[in-house]
Amino acid sequence: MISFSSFYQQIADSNLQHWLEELPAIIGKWQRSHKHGNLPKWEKVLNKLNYPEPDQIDLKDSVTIGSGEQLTAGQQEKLANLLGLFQPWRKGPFTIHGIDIDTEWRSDWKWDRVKPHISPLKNRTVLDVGCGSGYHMWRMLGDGAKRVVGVDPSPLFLCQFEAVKRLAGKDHPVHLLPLGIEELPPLDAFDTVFSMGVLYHRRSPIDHLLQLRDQLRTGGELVLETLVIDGDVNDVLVPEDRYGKMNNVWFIPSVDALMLWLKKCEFIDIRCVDVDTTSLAEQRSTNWMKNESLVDYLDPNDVSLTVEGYPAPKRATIIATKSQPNLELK
Ligand SMILES: Nc1ncnc2c1ncn2[C@@H]1O[C@H](C[S@+](CC[C@H]([NH3+])C(=O)[O-])CC(=O)[O-])[C@@H](O)[C@H]1O
Repeated sequence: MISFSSFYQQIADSNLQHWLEELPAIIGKWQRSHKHGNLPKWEKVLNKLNYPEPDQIDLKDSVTIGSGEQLTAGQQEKLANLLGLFQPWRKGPFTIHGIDIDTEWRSDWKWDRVKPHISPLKNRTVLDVGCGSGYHMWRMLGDGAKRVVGVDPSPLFLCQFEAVKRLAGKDHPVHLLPLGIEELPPLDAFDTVFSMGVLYHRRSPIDHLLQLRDQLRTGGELVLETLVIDGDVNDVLVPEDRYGKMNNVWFIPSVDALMLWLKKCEFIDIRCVDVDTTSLAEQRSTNWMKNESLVDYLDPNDVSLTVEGYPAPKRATIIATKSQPNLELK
């Protein structure tokens, strides 16, 4: 069974220690629930990942674990087969002992767009909300973060993260908890909070922004990346049914509307640093994710539209600062 005790120990004498009042009970409940059909199977695969401590690790420019020299071709093939059992691999890419996990998303391209604009992560305590497989968390660690905590309710992404973590060897200060953001108490503790690709999945986007704010210390930085539409401060798309075949998309605001929402939530220094239309090269099917991908979500006759006729995915990155301690908003 995946254990979270090392995380509890590591935060016991940190500014996250107050989380321990409720976290073990919430995680315990998650562990006892029987909803995660494939989890026991994936945990068996995790237990087979006993490989040598990697001879080198790069987290600065990529997520590369091991030079590839430590395993024979046969061992590499066996490891690739084990890692293949965690498909679909959506967020990456990872190179592990010479095996290239070519994921659906070039998450490194998103990192390249976001990173130049954020406060340096050196020695910061970071929360990545909706972290997926944890790709960006490794890059945050590579940029010097003191500790990186991710939350994501998907058991598959937890297992992908755990697989990479086991293969990375020593107990790196990076942790994924199988929780939704709404299950976190107001911790008022993180120096930087990332919410990338999550806001449009939330039914109540303002509450999402308040939950993110509640996790930051005063003066801490929010990095918000989400789908946007063109338009003015009053424009918000609420898809009637699906958006790009996704059935869990609720609100896609314009950049100006999003910045107004942040202002209403008492963030300051709010700035949009990047707007980017997702390319077919950034999100596509691969050998590690064989299902449909972006090309199947767009109108074959006009790739500026989704199959439902909405504007094709365009994403903005907005940075903002928490101005004051957690307060009840009027
Ligand atoms: N309530 C919730 N709380 C936290 N996470 C959630 C919740 N609901 C869904 N998620 C998780 O949010 C992630 C959204 S993907 C972004 C991944 C990464 N951040 C990226 O920017 O590439 C979207 C995309 O494909 O861009 C998924 O991993 C969900 O399980």
